[in-house]
Amino acid sequence: GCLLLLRFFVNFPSAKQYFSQFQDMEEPEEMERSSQLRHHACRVMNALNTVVENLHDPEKVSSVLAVVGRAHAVKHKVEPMYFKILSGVILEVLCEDFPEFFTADVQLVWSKLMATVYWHVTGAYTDVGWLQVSSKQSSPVHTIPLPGN
Ligand code: HEM
Repeated sequence: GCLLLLRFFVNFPSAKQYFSQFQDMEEPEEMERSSQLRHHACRVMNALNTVVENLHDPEKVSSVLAVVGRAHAVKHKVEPMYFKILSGVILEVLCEDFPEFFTADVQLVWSKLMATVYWHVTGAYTDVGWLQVSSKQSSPVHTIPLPGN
């Protein structure tokens, strides 16, 4: 979790603006020591773990992610595009760190998983009036183009 978030904040420094403790930090080593970063890493991984463990239960998946989306929209006021960016970073790091496990099929299902996360999270943003409702957003995006497609 920490490695994912470190990559995210190093490559997309504007995402640090939401975190009072390390928004002005530049050095990854310093950021890594931030309890706020480590805490958020645990929260992200726990939420993803709950989603994976409940893939058989769509209502649970949607309620967990609705809570996440609502908190980020209303409480933390995070621009929703950062969820898409973080999804890309998660896929990138998992592919790099587990090359033997992350075959093309596994990459595809993880892309679908992260697209589902994004769809539910942005659905919550729409519900609280942040995003415009668009007919193109009426169903989950089931595939994210892989490099080369
Ligand atoms: C899959 C993606 C993510 C998950 C599962 C996730 C999960 C969580 C959870 C469970 C919390 C605690 C909720 C609460 O305060 O009620 C939280 C807090 C927070 N999240 Fe996220 N998050 C994600 C992505 C992001 C992104 C992309 C940003 C901003 C760039 C962000 C910024 C924050 C901030 C600022 C807090 C409050 C931190 C604090 O109070 O110390 N999150 N996140």
